[in-house]
Amino acid sequence: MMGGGESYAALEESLLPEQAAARRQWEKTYLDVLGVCCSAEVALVERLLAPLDGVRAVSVVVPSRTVVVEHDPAAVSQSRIVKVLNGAGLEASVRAYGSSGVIGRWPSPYIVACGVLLLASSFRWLLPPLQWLALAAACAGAPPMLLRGIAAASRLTLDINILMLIAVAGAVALKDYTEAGVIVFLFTTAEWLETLACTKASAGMSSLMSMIPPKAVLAETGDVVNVRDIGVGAVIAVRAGEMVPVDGMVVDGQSEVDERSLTGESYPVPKQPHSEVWAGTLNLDGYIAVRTMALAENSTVAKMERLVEEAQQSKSRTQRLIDSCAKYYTPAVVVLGAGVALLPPLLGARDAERWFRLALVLLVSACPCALVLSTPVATFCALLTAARMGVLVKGGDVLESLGEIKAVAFDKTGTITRGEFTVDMFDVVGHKVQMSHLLYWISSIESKSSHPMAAALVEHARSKSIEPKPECVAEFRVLPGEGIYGEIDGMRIYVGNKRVLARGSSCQTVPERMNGLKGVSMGYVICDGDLVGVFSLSDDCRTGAAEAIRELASMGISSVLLTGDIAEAAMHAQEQLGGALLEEVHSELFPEDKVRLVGALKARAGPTMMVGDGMNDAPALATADVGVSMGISGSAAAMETSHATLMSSDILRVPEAVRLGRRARRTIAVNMASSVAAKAAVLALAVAWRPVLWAAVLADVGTCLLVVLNSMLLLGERRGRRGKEDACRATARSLEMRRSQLAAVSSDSAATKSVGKTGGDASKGCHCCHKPSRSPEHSVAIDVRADEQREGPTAATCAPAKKVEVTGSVNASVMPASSSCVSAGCCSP
Ligand SMILES: Nc1ncnc2c1ncn2[C@@H]1O[C@H](COP(=O)(O)OP(=O)(O)OP(=O)(O)O)[C@@H](O)[C@H]1O
Ligand SMILES: [Mg+2]
Ligand SMILES: [Zn+2]
Repeated sequence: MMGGGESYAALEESLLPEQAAARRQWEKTYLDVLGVCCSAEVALVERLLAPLDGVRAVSVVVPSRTVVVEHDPAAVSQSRIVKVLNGAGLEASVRAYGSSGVIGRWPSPYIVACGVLLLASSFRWLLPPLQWLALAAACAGAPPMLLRGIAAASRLTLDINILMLIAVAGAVALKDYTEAGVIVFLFTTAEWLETLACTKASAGMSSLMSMIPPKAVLAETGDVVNVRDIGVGAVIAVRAGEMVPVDGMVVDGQSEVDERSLTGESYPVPKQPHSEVWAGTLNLDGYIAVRTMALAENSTVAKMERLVEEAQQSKSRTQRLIDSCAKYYTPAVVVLGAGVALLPPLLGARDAERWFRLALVLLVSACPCALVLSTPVATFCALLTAARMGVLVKGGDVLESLGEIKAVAFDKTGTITRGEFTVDMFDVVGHKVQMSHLLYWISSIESKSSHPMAAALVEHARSKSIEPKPECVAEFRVLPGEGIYGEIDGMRIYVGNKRVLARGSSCQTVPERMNGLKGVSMGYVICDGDLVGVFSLSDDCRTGAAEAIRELASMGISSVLLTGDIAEAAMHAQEQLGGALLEEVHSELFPEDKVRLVGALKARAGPTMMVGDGMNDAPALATADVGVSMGISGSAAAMETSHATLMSSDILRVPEAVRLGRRARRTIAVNMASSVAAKAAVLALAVAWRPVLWAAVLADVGTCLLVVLNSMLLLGERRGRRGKEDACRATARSLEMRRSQLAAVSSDSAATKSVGKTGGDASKGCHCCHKPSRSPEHSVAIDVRADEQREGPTAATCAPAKKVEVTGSVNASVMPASSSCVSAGCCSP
């Protein structure tokens, strides 16, 4: 194993200019270091490696016993690093590319020898000299402890190995050889078991990372090249059964791709020309040619890896507290131990041996191992579980906050709704421009916008055989909460909601035919001060949105809706949600209004989560205690500022993530309580009855093991009362899949763009029950407030404040039956 294979994470080279100038080739090497157990060893590893020339950064991931070293292989090789670590008895080895991490499945020869000798010594009642075998057992098992202990001591760190060695020496001094042997055996065996337990966790970690193939095939020449050498815009070939090596867009071919590595959902996603594909996803069938859109190191999966890695290293509040205590705690107890051993005999106490034993018990119990492990292992396992279900949580702090959430603010477009708009109406106003011109202008300008509406408008123009020309747009600006502005062919054009009407045009009368439209988002096009076009767009709620809100409510978490869209569109979404209770609905918000409302929610309800996808959500995401962005489909700004990211579009992950956060908090609390309780019990026993050294060791290593195992429960399947619902959700999800497949096919053939509406028919396949999703006595108070505080020109365009009461039964009748069942998830499988 040692030196075998290459380090796999050399993906990421230095990007900092000063280092680039130094002309060093930084590489990351992942090492399995079995000897890492406590935070004491973290300091040891850092002190060992940091002084080496050519080592830039060292990070230690305790739970998976991984050390990540960023180094210059020319100055310091992998084998040198391994040698340095092994010199201190840390049992290090380089992890090979794609290996599952820790491999120490069998107990080391030291443990075996120790155990066998100890067993043999237990026959000393037959043959008294056999008792010396117990001493031999202690000696046989001790070398790894000794090496580590010496390495720690020589660097003036006090670690568990030293404490244990003191205990062993003490037992030998008391001529209690069996006790010495038992201590060594218990300690080494527990360490081995812990390592075994950690194997599962680290296997999960490496399956998350290093999914990207190191080589790719150029489509034109068939050359095999290193993914690191592929530039943006190259076309690469991906055959069936291969991983996509770089993020890109399909230019040729058709296939289905499994995106589980990114989204946590394993079902095939159809891809055809113009679809985006992501590195690390699996091409299931069919050949596709992909034009790369990012360098390998900037691909989404590489960013994800970096985040997961950083998340493991970032410490949570609880952990920082424990670490800062542990620093004083251990030395303090050593002083105390010395005091207990020496003072009473000096003061004339008779039972010196008892006091000495008591001091040893105190020393062993002083090891904060279990307490120190209680948070990071649980955090690590929870982060891993989150990542597996498609939620990228940026650190243990966020995880802890997730468990505290009391209120959730949802953005509408792209979060509660799909963000896949259908153009219901598109009309020219007046005689200033022709339809084809208008479409050309709008699609060209909109192709520069990342707003979900933009995609629909561009698609609409394409369906009328008009190709957008973004290169002809001279100036482009996003008007937050309003729309966009662009200059094309010398024309100054605004596209957006009625606020741009106030801004860009002198005439503010809306054409007659616009007034009849309900529940849709209205758009206006202003060209050089004149209203030249109107359009309306509609969007449907995501599958699972209603269930997510209902589930949050069942957990005592209230949900509110914040949208930049108009009140009618917000109402439409509320109606589609059926029985799911939204406590408040705020519409026509500017980005800063969202920030204000999230702040108000925090003050009123407590810890608040904000879920959003758009650029306009970014400030609010940052303000919330936990900002959750809608992963790949959302904007980059939202992803950057958020604390967590949903890699799939499955909104049900929100309550799941909160549940996971709560479980993690509970696990940490149990871990901490049990580790403190075990020590307290042993000490109480020692003081009240008799200081039993091996019991103290057992309590120490036992709780360590218990803490690890308890934390690993977080890796398991989500528990709860959801078996049946899960099956139903799977049906709903596959229906949604079918539906988006249909949408993709029909938009491809440039057929009518009303798929969003008729596509709902696909959900007729759901054999739903007809039970009402909510009892009628509940009622929803919707506070439709067009922002009261606003002043200035836009105020005139805002709708007056009104309060609407919508009862559950009314909602049920408004809902089209099929979609209500799918979104409510009430059907039986
Ligand atoms: N690119 C665009 N093209 C046309 N209209 C736009 C565009 N961007 C924004 N708008 C208009 O401005 C309004 C507000 O946009 P904003 O991004 O603040 O909110 P939103 O994304 O629609 O809603 P939500 O806040 O629920 O996500 C939109 O509802 C839309 O009418
Ligand atoms: Mg949005
Ligand atoms: Zn310990």
